[in-house]
Amino acid sequence: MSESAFSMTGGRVSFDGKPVLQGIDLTVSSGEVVALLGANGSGKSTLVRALLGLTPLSGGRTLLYGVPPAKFRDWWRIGYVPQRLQVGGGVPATVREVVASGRIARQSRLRRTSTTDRSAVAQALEAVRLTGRANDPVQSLSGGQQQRVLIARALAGEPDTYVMDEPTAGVDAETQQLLADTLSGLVLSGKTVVLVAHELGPLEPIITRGVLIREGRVVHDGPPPRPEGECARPGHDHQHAHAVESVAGPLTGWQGEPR
Ligand SMILES: Nc1ncnc2c1ncn2[C@@H]1O[C@H](COP(=O)(O)OP(=O)(O)OP(=O)(O)O)[C@@H](O)[C@H]1O
Repeated sequence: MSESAFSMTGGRVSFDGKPVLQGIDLTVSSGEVVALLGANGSGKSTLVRALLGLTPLSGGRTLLYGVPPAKFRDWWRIGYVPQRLQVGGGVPATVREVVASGRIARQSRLRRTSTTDRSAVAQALEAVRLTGRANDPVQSLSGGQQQRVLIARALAGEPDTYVMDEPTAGVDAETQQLLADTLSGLVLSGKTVVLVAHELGPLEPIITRGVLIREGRVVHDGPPPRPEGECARPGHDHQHAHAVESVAGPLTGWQGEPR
């Protein structure tokens, strides 16, 4: 059996007494590419943060590579791309510095930055086409470019598992394709990916599993949904799983509010 990157059982989170995750069971095995889908406010980001131990559970349990988050030490194995860039305290940081921070979990306190570190940072910058902006303050970049910096930071750490919260939000079509191509290569090399998305777009071909969250519960876990337009295309034969889904209806409204 393959190793589980994440394993949550009966996961519950409440904010100010309001339940946001209401008993989530979710195991992600190595090599899977899982899309977390659902309407605004359904609990996707909270689930991602709870899987990483950033938001504590009020019930149930969750494991990272078989270990509770509080005891997990191999943080280099996880590359997290949050929804937005947060460079604390207004400290000016260059694009290269932010990307290089993705190597920290791999570095020992006794070892200085090595050639391997520098090369991983250079490759990550190139992968998101930001080499030319490496010395610019990150705050001077557009929102979409800052998103690319966050992706590069995760890539630089060369983790086993990527966790990306809406990596394509506010990112132009060309960059979405760039991300899809980059992720395809990582997936081929056996990496695990969990990502939150509203629209899969160019990422759709690499997704192996779609998990639909509604009001803090998993209401579908299985084949990823196909874009609605695809079924209207001439020659599209309903061989894939959503022919069943349209009967059961679990994916109704997955791109937006439940209908
Ligand atoms: N730190 C917090 N404190 C209080 N409430 C929170 C907090 N984080 C999230 N929530 C609430 O939990 C619910 C789920 O939020 P979450 O961000 O997980 O949803 P989401 O599915 O990721 O939404 P979106 O698609 O808009 O990003 C929302 O009602 C939100 O207001």
